[in-house]
Amino acid sequence: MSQPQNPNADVLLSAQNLSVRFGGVLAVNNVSFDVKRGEVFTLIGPNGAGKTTVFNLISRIYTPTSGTIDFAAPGGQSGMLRLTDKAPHEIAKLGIARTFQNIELFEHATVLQNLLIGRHTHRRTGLWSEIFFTGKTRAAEIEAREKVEQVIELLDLQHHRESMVAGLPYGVRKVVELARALCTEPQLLLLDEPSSGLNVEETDDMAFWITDIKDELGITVLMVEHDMGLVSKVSDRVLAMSMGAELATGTPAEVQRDPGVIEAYLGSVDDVSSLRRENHPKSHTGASA
Ligand SMILES: Nc1ncnc2c1ncn2[C@@H]1O[C@H](COP(=O)(O)OP(=O)(O)OP(=O)(O)O)[C@@H](O)[C@H]1O
Repeated sequence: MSQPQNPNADVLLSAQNLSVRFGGVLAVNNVSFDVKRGEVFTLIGPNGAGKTTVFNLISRIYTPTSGTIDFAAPGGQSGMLRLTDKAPHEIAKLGIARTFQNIELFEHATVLQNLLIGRHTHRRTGLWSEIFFTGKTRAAEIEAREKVEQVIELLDLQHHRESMVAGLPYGVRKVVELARALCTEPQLLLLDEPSSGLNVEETDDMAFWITDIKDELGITVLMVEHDMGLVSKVSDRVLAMSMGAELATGTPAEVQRDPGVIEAYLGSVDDVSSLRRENHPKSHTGASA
């Protein structure tokens, strides 16, 4: 099969005409989007819209019924790799890391141990070199430690370095999961509902971390999120979905103003405008999805 071309060097991931059918349910219906390098791109939509399914297509947990996903080849090579031809275990090595809606960490290991395990996808040393702890292995170990310490500092986890994950508050575990994903030095970070289970203050912190990850580490973020406050704060572009299909793509403000988006969240546009008039007779502000 010929290698897909990348017509636009700004594009890191390109999904084209993706559809997935589970029996009678068309979970994703002909969805196309590009994620540009260095942006935070967010999928929003009501429950069952197909957001997590799109994530699972990129992680290769699911295979699309039709359509393709291409990813910019790592290491400055030209062209794109067809992600939909790759096996799930190859995804992390290509530079894609993810967090989950329900945190997935080793509960009975320390924060540091979890992060070092996260770093494992980067190990390039062979079995014999690891058994005999050769110079190459030692160098890899030092590099892993340095990277992990950098991430601990970035996400302010110093106080929790030696803590068992099981004993940590939920909000901290959520940051540890983020840290573990960063330790793989991804090009693309997939965040599945980063604010779920967090209180208002922790959600504000999460917005801060996501912005730092983008600005300081230059990592591209593709996120699924329900909290429109967080979405508006951190997203460069948003794709709104409903019933598997794309409703609108644009800046957070553009998408929240889109009549199709308002209708999908709240009912008909007329219902929404009369509701707004009743509740805020003097208000002229834009709709919020
Ligand atoms: N493995 C599966 N088998 C059968 N149906 C599935 C499967 N995964 C998802 N679906 C269905 O596909 C549709 C889209 O689900 P999906 O989880 O992607 O939505 P979502 O937008 O992520 O929703 P939520 O915000 O509630 O997480 C739903 O109707 C769901 O029931």
